[in-house]
Amino acid sequence: MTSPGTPPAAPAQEQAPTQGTAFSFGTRFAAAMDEHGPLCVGIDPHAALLDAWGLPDTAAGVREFSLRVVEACGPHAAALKPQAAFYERHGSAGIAALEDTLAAARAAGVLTIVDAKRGDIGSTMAAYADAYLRDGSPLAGDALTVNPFLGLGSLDPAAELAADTGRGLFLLCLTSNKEGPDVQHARLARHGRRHDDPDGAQQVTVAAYIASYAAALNALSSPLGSVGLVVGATVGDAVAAAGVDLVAANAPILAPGVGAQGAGAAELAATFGEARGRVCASSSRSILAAGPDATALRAAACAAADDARHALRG
Ligand SMILES: O=C(O)c1cc(=O)[nH]c(=O)n1[C@@H]1O[C@H](COP(=O)(O)O)[C@@H](O)[C@H]1O
Repeated sequence: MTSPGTPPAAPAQEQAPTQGTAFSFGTRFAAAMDEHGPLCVGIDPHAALLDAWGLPDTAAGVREFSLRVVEACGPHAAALKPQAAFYERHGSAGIAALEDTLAAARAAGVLTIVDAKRGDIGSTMAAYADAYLRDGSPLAGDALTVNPFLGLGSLDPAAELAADTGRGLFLLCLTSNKEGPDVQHARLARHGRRHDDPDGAQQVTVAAYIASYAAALNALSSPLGSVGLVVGATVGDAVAAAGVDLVAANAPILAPGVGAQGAGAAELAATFGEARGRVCASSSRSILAAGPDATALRAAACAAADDARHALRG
């Protein structure tokens, strides 16, 4: 199992983080995908799922649901991704349940991506980073999903703290929902800039601009940078249509939309081209629906990991 204490040998050119884990998130995530298959199991304790599992729609129910998923699926996935909204809806006790979920995953040596999709002006982003990316914070996982809508520079405090503590980010880039292209395929205005085109001459899409931020921060990392991208498995030909260079991004790619949103092995294989070795398929409801029986839940995670491995690495 890949935990902060047992990663593979780090490549020579990679800088060790100054505190916390000894290896970068990208290195640990790449090792976890190699070991368990490129699957992330989302922990989304929907009210309907709690009901199906015979659990109450309360913080206690959410906590019990989550701990069972950690135990059954943790050993069979590259990462677990608790979705913060399902905890937040139960107030402070729900947040405590998220903390307990992260602690259980940490104790089991399973990587976690906290799916909170945070984004704000830089000074506030620093506080979000402190909550989700600081050593010792009870809400810190191994990575955090972030929303770049306030501009890429606004994410710098999170990128800096993540790099310092061996954690990672996943930037929303081409999301799995049908409304995403309205914003993500838009071309930058004349004054828009991307990191490798400071004069803005190319007028790239918003998604390509986001990917170029990851590329700049991941440039020296091997085997994989720690600034990841979210690209839905449902996006069809959007990677090419939006001019997103996933290979140059050198980023771990989180691909939600597998299962309940309709994408499967064929979509995974078709969407990511030469970057598919860096992709981690992400499913929540389609795996969680196999519970509450632990054996069935485990079997669903293993089958999904096998499918993802064949689609992305076969
Ligand atoms: O960041 C995400 O994880 C995410 C990005 C995206 O583009 N689409 C997307 O569905 N997600 C999340 O992935 C999960 C999908 O759940 P299922 O549709 O049940 O597999 C939810 O928690 C979403 O919030």
